[in-house]
Amino acid sequence: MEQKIQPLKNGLRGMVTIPGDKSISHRAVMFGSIAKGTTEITGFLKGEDCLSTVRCMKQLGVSIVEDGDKIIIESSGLKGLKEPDAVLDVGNSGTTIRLLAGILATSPFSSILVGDDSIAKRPMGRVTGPLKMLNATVDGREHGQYTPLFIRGGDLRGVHYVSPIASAQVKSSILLAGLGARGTTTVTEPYRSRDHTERMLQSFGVEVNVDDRSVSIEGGQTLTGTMVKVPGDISSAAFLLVAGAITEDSEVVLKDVGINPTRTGILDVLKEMGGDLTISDETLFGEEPVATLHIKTSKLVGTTIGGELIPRLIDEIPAIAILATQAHGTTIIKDAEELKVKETNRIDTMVSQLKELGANIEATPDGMRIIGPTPLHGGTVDSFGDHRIGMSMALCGLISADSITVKNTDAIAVSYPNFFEHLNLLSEK
Ligand SMILES: O=C(O)C1=C[C@@H](OP(=O)(O)O)[C@@H](O)[C@H](O)C1
Ligand SMILES: C=C(OP(=O)(O)O)C(=O)O
Repeated sequence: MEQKIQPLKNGLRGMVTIPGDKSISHRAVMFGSIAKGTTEITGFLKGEDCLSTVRCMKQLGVSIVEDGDKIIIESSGLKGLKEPDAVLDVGNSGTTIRLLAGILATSPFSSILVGDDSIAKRPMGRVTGPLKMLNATVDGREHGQYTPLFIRGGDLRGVHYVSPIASAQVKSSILLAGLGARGTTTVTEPYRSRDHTERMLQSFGVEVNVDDRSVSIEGGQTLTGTMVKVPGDISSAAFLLVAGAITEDSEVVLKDVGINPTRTGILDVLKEMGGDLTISDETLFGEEPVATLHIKTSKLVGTTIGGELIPRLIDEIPAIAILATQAHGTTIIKDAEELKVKETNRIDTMVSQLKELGANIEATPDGMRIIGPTPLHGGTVDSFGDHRIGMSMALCGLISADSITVKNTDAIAVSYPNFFEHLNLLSEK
Protein backbone atom coordinates (compact mmCIF):
# COMPACT_ATOMS: atom_id res chain seq x y z
CA MET A 1 0.00 0.00 0.00
CA GLU A 2 1.06 3.60 -0.53
CA GLN A 3 -0.31 6.85 0.89
CA LYS A 4 -0.23 10.36 -0.53
CA ILE A 5 0.13 12.99 2.17
CA GLN A 6 -0.96 16.54 1.32
CA PRO A 7 0.70 19.53 2.98
CA LEU A 8 -1.43 20.84 5.86
CA LYS A 9 -3.54 23.92 5.13
CA ASN A 10 -4.22 24.65 8.78
CA GLY A 11 -2.51 23.39 11.92
CA LEU A 12 -3.06 20.15 13.84
CA ARG A 13 -5.58 20.59 16.65
CA GLY A 14 -7.32 18.31 19.10
CA MET A 15 -6.85 15.46 21.51
CA VAL A 16 -6.12 11.77 20.91
CA THR A 17 -5.56 8.75 23.12
CA ILE A 18 -2.37 7.06 21.99
CA PRO A 19 -2.63 3.27 21.46
CA GLY A 20 -1.06 0.87 23.96
CA ASP A 21 2.67 0.59 24.54
CA LYS A 22 4.20 -2.11 22.34
CA SER A 23 6.95 -3.15 24.78
CA ILE A 24 4.47 -3.42 27.67
CA SER A 25 1.83 -5.25 25.57
CA HIS A 26 4.36 -7.93 24.52
CA ARG A 27 5.43 -8.44 28.11
CA ALA A 28 1.87 -8.54 29.45
CA VAL A 29 1.03 -11.41 27.06
CA MET A 30 4.28 -13.31 27.64
CA PHE A 31 4.27 -12.94 31.43
CA GLY A 32 0.55 -13.73 31.62
CA SER A 33 1.27 -16.87 29.58
CA ILE A 34 3.89 -18.12 32.06
CA ALA A 35 1.94 -17.04 35.16
CA LYS A 36 -0.35 -19.38 37.12
CA GLY A 37 -3.98 -18.32 36.95
CA THR A 38 -5.77 -15.53 35.12
CA THR A 39 -4.24 -12.37 33.67
CA GLU A 40 -6.45 -9.54 32.38
CA ILE A 41 -4.92 -6.95 30.08
CA THR A 42 -6.58 -3.63 29.22
CA GLY A 43 -5.22 -1.16 26.69
CA PHE A 44 -3.39 -3.96 24.82
CA LEU A 45 -1.87 -2.78 21.50
CA LYS A 46 -3.47 -4.71 18.65
CA GLY A 47 -0.49 -3.98 16.43
CA GLU A 48 0.99 -6.66 14.16
CA ASP A 49 4.03 -7.26 16.42
CA CYS A 50 1.99 -7.88 19.57
CA LEU A 51 -0.44 -10.07 17.62
CA SER A 52 2.58 -12.19 16.62
CA THR A 53 3.36 -12.63 20.31
CA VAL A 54 -0.24 -13.71 20.97
CA ARG A 55 -0.10 -16.28 18.14
CA CYS A 56 3.19 -17.75 19.39
CA MET A 57 1.95 -18.08 22.97
CA LYS A 58 -1.26 -19.77 21.74
CA GLN A 59 0.88 -22.23 19.77
CA LEU A 60 2.61 -23.03 23.06
CA GLY A 61 -0.76 -24.12 24.46
CA VAL A 62 -1.83 -20.99 26.35
CA SER A 63 -5.48 -19.87 26.33
CA ILE A 64 -5.70 -16.23 25.19
CA VAL A 65 -9.11 -14.74 24.36
CA GLU A 66 -10.48 -11.29 23.63
CA ASP A 67 -13.35 -10.15 25.81
CA GLY A 68 -14.52 -6.70 24.69
CA ASP A 69 -11.56 -4.39 25.16
CA LYS A 70 -9.77 -6.91 27.41
CA ILE A 71 -7.39 -9.77 26.69
CA ILE A 72 -7.85 -12.68 29.09
CA ILE A 73 -5.09 -15.23 29.56
CA GLU A 74 -5.48 -18.52 31.46
CA SER A 75 -2.35 -20.54 32.15
CA SER A 76 -1.02 -23.20 34.46
CA GLY A 77 2.36 -21.46 34.49
CA LEU A 78 5.76 -21.81 32.85
CA LYS A 79 5.79 -25.58 33.28
CA GLY A 80 2.44 -25.82 31.49
CA LEU A 81 3.83 -24.65 28.13
CA LYS A 82 3.60 -27.36 25.43
CA GLU A 83 5.93 -28.25 22.59
CA PRO A 84 4.63 -26.45 19.48
CA ASP A 85 3.74 -28.67 16.52
CA ALA A 86 4.84 -26.07 13.94
CA VAL A 87 7.50 -23.36 13.71
CA LEU A 88 6.84 -20.20 15.74
CA ASP A 89 6.64 -17.20 13.41
CA VAL A 90 7.44 -13.84 15.06
CA GLY A 91 6.74 -11.82 11.89
CA ASN A 92 8.59 -8.48 12.06
CA SER A 93 9.06 -8.44 15.84
CA GLY A 94 12.51 -8.38 17.41
CA THR A 95 11.00 -8.15 20.90
CA THR A 96 8.94 -11.31 20.36
CA ILE A 97 11.81 -13.48 19.15
CA ARG A 98 14.37 -12.33 21.71
CA LEU A 99 12.13 -12.48 24.79
CA LEU A 100 10.51 -15.73 23.69
CA ALA A 101 13.96 -17.29 23.20
CA GLY A 102 14.57 -16.66 26.93
CA ILE A 103 11.30 -18.32 27.92
CA LEU A 104 11.87 -21.30 25.59
CA ALA A 105 15.39 -21.78 26.98
CA THR A 106 13.75 -22.95 30.23
CA SER A 107 11.22 -25.29 28.58
CA PRO A 108 12.20 -28.97 28.16
CA PHE A 109 11.09 -29.30 24.53
CA SER A 110 12.20 -28.21 21.07
CA SER A 111 11.03 -25.16 19.19
CA ILE A 112 12.01 -23.35 16.03
CA LEU A 113 11.68 -19.58 15.73
CA VAL A 114 11.44 -17.78 12.39
CA GLY A 115 10.38 -14.32 11.22
CA ASP A 116 10.16 -12.14 8.12
CA ASP A 117 12.99 -10.96 5.82
CA SER A 118 13.88 -8.13 8.20
CA ILE A 119 14.12 -10.45 11.22
CA ALA A 120 16.37 -12.76 9.16
CA LYS A 121 18.96 -9.94 8.98
CA ARG A 122 18.83 -8.91 12.64
CA PRO A 123 21.48 -10.18 15.08
CA MET A 124 20.34 -13.01 17.35
CA GLY A 125 23.79 -13.92 18.74
CA ARG A 126 23.23 -11.21 21.36
CA VAL A 127 20.65 -13.51 23.01
CA THR A 128 21.70 -16.98 21.84
CA GLY A 129 25.26 -16.42 23.16
CA PRO A 130 24.25 -15.64 26.77
CA LEU A 131 21.47 -18.28 26.72
CA LYS A 132 24.12 -20.88 25.87
CA MET A 133 26.11 -19.60 28.87
CA LEU A 134 23.09 -20.52 31.01
CA ASN A 135 23.38 -24.04 29.55
CA ALA A 136 20.46 -23.91 27.09
CA THR A 137 20.73 -25.80 23.80
CA VAL A 138 20.42 -23.07 21.20
CA ASP A 139 21.41 -23.15 17.57
CA GLY A 140 20.50 -21.49 14.30
CA ARG A 141 21.85 -20.19 11.03
CA GLU A 142 25.54 -19.28 11.33
CA HIS A 143 25.78 -21.01 14.74
CA GLY A 144 22.82 -19.15 16.18
CA GLN A 145 23.69 -15.69 14.90
CA TYR A 146 20.55 -15.51 12.73
CA THR A 147 17.11 -17.08 12.28
CA PRO A 148 15.84 -19.73 12.04
CA LEU A 149 16.68 -20.41 15.68
CA PHE A 150 16.41 -23.84 17.28
CA ILE A 151 15.97 -24.05 21.04
CA ARG A 152 15.77 -27.03 23.37
CA GLY A 153 15.40 -25.85 26.94
CA GLY A 154 16.64 -27.70 29.94
CA ASP A 155 18.63 -27.64 33.07
CA LEU A 156 19.82 -24.04 33.33
CA ARG A 157 22.19 -22.47 35.81
CA GLY A 158 22.32 -18.77 36.63
CA VAL A 159 25.16 -16.58 35.37
CA HIS A 160 26.29 -12.99 35.68
CA TYR A 161 26.18 -11.62 32.15
CA VAL A 162 27.90 -8.30 31.44
CA SER A 163 26.26 -7.08 28.26
CA PRO A 164 28.29 -5.00 25.81
CA ILE A 165 25.09 -3.20 24.71
CA ALA A 166 22.24 -1.46 26.52
CA SER A 167 19.38 -3.61 25.23
CA ALA A 168 16.13 -4.34 27.06
CA GLN A 169 15.52 -7.28 24.74
CA VAL A 170 18.83 -8.90 25.74
CA LYS A 171 18.33 -8.09 29.43
CA SER A 172 14.76 -9.41 29.43
CA SER A 173 15.62 -12.59 27.53
CA ILE A 174 18.32 -13.52 30.04
CA LEU A 175 16.21 -12.63 33.08
CA LEU A 176 13.31 -14.75 31.77
CA ALA A 177 15.69 -17.67 31.28
CA GLY A 178 17.03 -16.93 34.76
CA LEU A 179 13.57 -17.56 36.21
CA GLY A 180 13.96 -21.21 35.24
CA ALA A 181 17.65 -21.50 36.22
CA ARG A 182 19.31 -22.70 39.42
CA GLY A 183 20.73 -19.85 41.51
CA THR A 184 20.99 -16.17 40.68
CA THR A 185 21.04 -14.60 37.22
CA THR A 186 22.39 -11.07 36.89
CA VAL A 187 22.59 -8.79 33.84
CA THR A 188 24.78 -5.68 33.88
CA GLU A 189 24.44 -3.11 31.08
CA PRO A 190 26.66 -0.20 29.99
CA TYR A 191 23.63 2.13 30.39
CA ARG A 192 20.18 1.35 31.76
CA SER A 193 17.74 0.22 29.09
CA ARG A 194 13.93 0.34 29.42
CA ASP A 195 12.86 -1.39 32.64
CA HIS A 196 9.34 -2.65 31.86
CA THR A 197 10.38 -6.26 32.51
CA GLU A 198 11.66 -5.45 35.98
CA ARG A 199 8.53 -3.46 36.86
CA MET A 200 6.04 -5.94 35.43
CA LEU A 201 7.67 -9.08 36.88
CA GLN A 202 7.19 -7.50 40.30
CA SER A 203 3.48 -7.04 39.67
CA PHE A 204 3.35 -10.77 38.79
CA GLY A 205 4.84 -11.45 42.25
CA VAL A 206 8.50 -11.99 41.31
CA GLU A 207 11.29 -10.48 43.38
CA VAL A 208 13.72 -8.52 41.20
CA ASN A 209 16.78 -6.72 42.54
CA VAL A 210 17.97 -3.60 40.77
CA ASP A 211 21.33 -2.08 41.65
CA ASP A 212 22.33 0.79 39.37
CA ARG A 213 23.03 -0.84 35.95
CA SER A 214 22.59 -4.43 37.21
CA VAL A 215 19.42 -6.48 37.58
CA SER A 216 19.29 -9.84 39.42
CA ILE A 217 16.69 -12.51 39.74
CA GLU A 218 16.57 -15.76 41.75
CA GLY A 219 15.63 -18.85 39.78
CA GLY A 220 12.59 -20.97 40.66
CA GLN A 221 10.18 -18.09 41.38
CA THR A 222 6.68 -18.45 40.01
CA LEU A 223 4.51 -15.77 38.46
CA THR A 224 0.91 -15.31 39.57
CA GLY A 225 -1.70 -13.97 37.12
CA THR A 226 -2.66 -10.33 37.60
CA MET A 227 -4.29 -7.30 35.94
CA VAL A 228 -2.23 -5.16 33.59
CA LYS A 229 -3.32 -1.71 32.39
CA VAL A 230 -1.15 -0.75 29.40
CA PRO A 231 -0.22 2.94 29.04
CA GLY A 232 -0.15 4.71 25.66
CA ASP A 233 3.11 4.22 23.78
CA ILE A 234 5.46 7.20 24.06
CA SER A 235 7.23 5.90 20.92
CA SER A 236 3.96 6.35 18.99
CA ALA A 237 3.20 9.64 20.75
CA ALA A 238 6.61 10.88 19.54
CA PHE A 239 5.34 11.16 15.96
CA LEU A 240 2.43 13.39 16.98
CA LEU A 241 4.66 15.44 19.29
CA VAL A 242 6.99 16.09 16.37
CA ALA A 243 4.03 16.77 14.05
CA GLY A 244 2.61 19.33 16.51
CA ALA A 245 5.97 21.04 16.99
CA ILE A 246 6.90 21.42 13.30
CA THR A 247 3.53 22.48 11.84
CA GLU A 248 2.18 26.06 12.00
CA ASP A 249 -0.75 26.92 14.24
CA SER A 250 -0.86 23.55 16.03
CA GLU A 251 -1.91 22.49 19.49
CA VAL A 252 -2.17 18.76 20.20
CA VAL A 253 -3.06 16.94 23.42
CA LEU A 254 -2.07 13.28 23.91
CA LYS A 255 -3.78 11.39 26.72
CA ASP A 256 -2.51 8.55 28.94
CA VAL A 257 1.02 8.38 27.53
CA GLY A 258 3.58 6.26 29.40
CA ILE A 259 6.34 8.44 30.88
CA ASN A 260 8.58 5.74 32.36
CA PRO A 261 11.93 7.59 32.84
CA THR A 262 13.77 4.91 30.84
CA ARG A 263 11.66 5.97 27.82
CA THR A 264 11.37 9.77 28.10
CA GLY A 265 14.50 10.81 26.21
CA ILE A 266 12.21 12.25 23.51
CA LEU A 267 10.66 14.64 26.04
CA ASP A 268 14.10 15.78 27.25
CA VAL A 269 15.23 16.37 23.66
CA LEU A 270 12.05 18.21 22.69
CA LYS A 271 12.49 20.58 25.65
CA GLU A 272 16.21 20.99 24.90
CA MET A 273 15.35 21.91 21.29
CA GLY A 274 12.84 24.56 22.39
CA GLY A 275 9.67 22.47 22.06
CA ASP A 276 6.55 24.06 23.58
CA LEU A 277 5.74 20.96 25.63
CA THR A 278 3.83 20.64 28.88
CA ILE A 279 3.11 17.55 30.95
CA SER A 280 0.02 17.23 33.17
CA ASP A 281 -2.26 14.74 34.96
CA GLU A 282 0.59 12.48 36.09
CA THR A 283 -0.67 9.19 37.51
CA LEU A 284 0.20 5.47 37.61
CA PHE A 285 -1.07 2.52 35.55
CA GLY A 286 0.13 -0.26 37.88
CA GLU A 287 3.91 0.10 38.09
CA GLU A 288 4.10 2.48 35.11
CA PRO A 289 3.83 6.29 35.26
CA VAL A 290 1.55 8.00 32.68
CA ALA A 291 0.62 11.60 31.87
CA THR A 292 -1.09 13.89 29.37
CA LEU A 293 1.30 15.59 26.94
CA HIS A 294 0.53 18.96 25.32
CA ILE A 295 2.54 20.20 22.36
CA LYS A 296 2.24 23.46 20.42
CA THR A 297 3.95 24.85 17.32
CA SER A 298 7.54 25.44 18.41
CA LYS A 299 10.61 27.49 17.49
CA LEU A 300 13.27 24.81 17.44
CA VAL A 301 17.05 24.79 17.76
CA GLY A 302 19.56 22.02 16.99
CA THR A 303 21.12 19.86 19.70
CA THR A 304 23.54 16.98 20.31
CA ILE A 305 22.21 13.59 21.39
CA GLY A 306 24.37 10.69 22.59
CA GLY A 307 25.54 8.50 25.50
CA GLU A 308 23.03 7.36 28.12
CA LEU A 309 20.26 9.26 26.32
CA ILE A 310 20.36 6.90 23.32
CA PRO A 311 18.66 3.86 24.90
CA ARG A 312 16.04 6.27 26.35
CA LEU A 313 14.97 7.36 22.86
CA ILE A 314 16.32 4.73 20.47
CA ASP A 315 13.03 4.18 18.61
CA GLU A 316 12.30 7.92 18.44
CA ILE A 317 15.44 8.84 16.48
CA PRO A 318 13.69 8.74 13.06
CA ALA A 319 11.07 11.20 14.39
CA ILE A 320 13.80 13.34 15.99
CA ALA A 321 15.56 13.52 12.61
CA ILE A 322 12.43 15.14 11.14
CA LEU A 323 12.35 17.61 14.04
CA ALA A 324 16.00 18.45 13.36
CA THR A 325 15.34 19.30 9.69
CA GLN A 326 13.09 22.12 10.97
CA ALA A 327 15.37 23.31 13.81
CA HIS A 328 17.82 26.21 13.55
CA GLY A 329 21.42 24.98 13.59
CA THR A 330 23.07 21.58 13.64
CA THR A 331 21.73 18.45 15.30
CA ILE A 332 24.21 15.63 15.92
CA ILE A 333 23.04 12.14 16.83
CA LYS A 334 25.94 9.97 18.01
CA ASP A 335 26.54 6.64 19.83
CA ALA A 336 23.53 5.27 17.93
CA GLU A 337 25.08 2.32 16.00
CA GLU A 338 22.16 0.19 17.25
CA LEU A 339 20.00 1.94 14.64
CA LYS A 340 21.78 -0.17 12.01
CA VAL A 341 20.20 -3.39 13.31
CA LYS A 342 16.55 -2.37 13.65
CA GLU A 343 13.75 -3.23 11.16
CA THR A 344 15.95 -1.46 8.58
CA ASN A 345 19.32 0.23 8.93
CA ARG A 346 17.64 3.37 10.26
CA ILE A 347 20.69 5.57 9.69
CA ASP A 348 20.83 4.70 6.00
CA THR A 349 17.09 4.72 5.37
CA MET A 350 16.47 8.05 7.14
CA VAL A 351 19.42 9.72 5.42
CA SER A 352 18.54 8.47 1.93
CA GLN A 353 14.81 9.22 2.22
CA LEU A 354 15.25 12.66 3.81
CA LYS A 355 17.84 13.60 1.17
CA GLU A 356 15.25 12.65 -1.44
CA LEU A 357 13.03 15.42 -0.01
CA GLY A 358 15.76 18.07 0.12
CA ALA A 359 16.95 17.81 3.74
CA ASN A 360 20.53 18.66 4.69
CA ILE A 361 21.49 15.36 6.37
CA GLU A 362 24.59 13.16 6.40
CA ALA A 363 25.24 9.74 7.86
CA THR A 364 28.09 9.45 10.36
CA PRO A 365 29.63 6.15 11.54
CA ASP A 366 27.48 6.16 14.70
CA GLY A 367 24.49 8.31 13.77
CA MET A 368 23.70 11.36 11.66
CA ARG A 369 24.21 15.08 11.34
CA ILE A 370 21.36 17.34 10.27
CA ILE A 371 21.49 21.05 9.50
CA GLY A 372 18.27 23.06 9.55
CA PRO A 373 15.91 24.54 8.94
CA THR A 374 15.38 23.30 5.40
CA PRO A 375 12.16 23.45 3.42
CA LEU A 376 11.21 19.99 2.18
CA HIS A 377 9.86 19.42 -1.31
CA GLY A 378 7.39 16.82 -2.55
CA GLY A 379 8.32 13.42 -3.92
CA THR A 380 8.07 9.68 -3.43
CA VAL A 381 9.74 7.93 -0.52
CA ASP A 382 9.61 4.43 0.92
CA SER A 383 9.23 2.94 4.41
CA PHE A 384 11.18 -0.13 3.23
CA GLY A 385 8.83 -2.12 5.47
CA ASP A 386 9.91 -0.22 8.61
CA HIS A 387 6.94 1.22 10.56
CA ARG A 388 8.94 4.03 12.12
CA ILE A 389 10.38 5.13 8.76
CA GLY A 390 6.87 5.10 7.25
CA MET A 391 5.48 7.39 9.98
CA SER A 392 8.52 9.71 9.81
CA MET A 393 8.05 10.14 6.06
CA ALA A 394 4.34 10.86 6.53
CA LEU A 395 5.29 13.75 8.86
CA CYS A 396 7.39 15.25 6.07
CA GLY A 397 4.25 15.34 3.90
CA LEU A 398 2.56 17.68 6.39
CA ILE A 399 5.17 20.43 5.90
CA SER A 400 6.51 19.87 2.37
CA ALA A 401 5.90 22.23 -0.54
CA ASP A 402 4.04 19.53 -2.54
CA SER A 403 2.46 16.22 -1.65
CA ILE A 404 4.60 13.25 -0.62
CA THR A 405 3.82 9.65 -1.55
CA VAL A 406 5.01 7.10 0.99
CA LYS A 407 5.34 3.53 -0.27
CA ASN A 408 4.79 0.46 1.90
CA THR A 409 2.73 2.17 4.58
CA ASP A 410 1.19 -1.17 5.64
CA ALA A 411 4.23 -1.57 7.90
CA ILE A 412 2.85 1.18 10.17
CA ALA A 413 0.33 -1.36 11.57
CA VAL A 414 3.26 -3.01 13.38
CA SER A 415 3.09 -0.39 16.16
CA TYR A 416 0.44 2.27 15.35
CA PRO A 417 -2.47 0.79 13.35
CA ASN A 418 -4.61 3.96 13.58
CA PHE A 419 -1.81 6.45 12.84
CA PHE A 420 -3.43 7.97 9.72
CA GLU A 421 -6.83 8.04 11.43
CA HIS A 422 -5.29 10.11 14.24
CA LEU A 423 -3.51 12.45 11.81
CA ASN A 424 -6.78 13.00 9.92
CA LEU A 425 -8.68 13.63 13.15
CA LEU A 426 -6.16 16.29 14.18
CA SER A 427 -6.23 17.91 10.71
CA GLU A 428 -10.06 18.27 10.62
CA LYS A 429 -11.34 21.70 11.40
O1 LIG B 1 12.48 -4.49 24.95
C1 LIG B 1 11.76 -3.88 24.14
O2 LIG B 1 10.51 -3.94 24.21
C2 LIG B 1 12.40 -3.06 23.09
C3 LIG B 1 13.71 -2.71 23.23
C4 LIG B 1 14.46 -1.92 22.23
O3 LIG B 1 15.29 -2.81 21.50
P1 LIG B 1 16.75 -3.26 22.02
O4 LIG B 1 16.59 -4.07 23.23
O5 LIG B 1 17.30 -4.09 20.90
O6 LIG B 1 17.51 -2.01 22.25
C5 LIG B 1 13.53 -1.22 21.26
O7 LIG B 1 14.25 -0.72 20.16
C6 LIG B 1 12.42 -2.10 20.79
O8 LIG B 1 11.54 -1.38 19.96
C7 LIG B 1 11.60 -2.63 21.94
C1 LIG C 1 12.96 -1.87 16.95
C2 LIG C 1 11.65 -2.00 17.14
O1 LIG C 1 10.98 -3.16 17.50
P1 LIG C 1 11.49 -4.68 17.55
O2 LIG C 1 12.94 -4.69 17.94
O3 LIG C 1 10.60 -5.34 18.56
O4 LIG C 1 11.26 -5.25 16.17
C3 LIG C 1 10.78 -0.81 17.03
O5 LIG C 1 9.59 -0.95 17.38
O6 LIG C 1 11.21 0.29 16.61
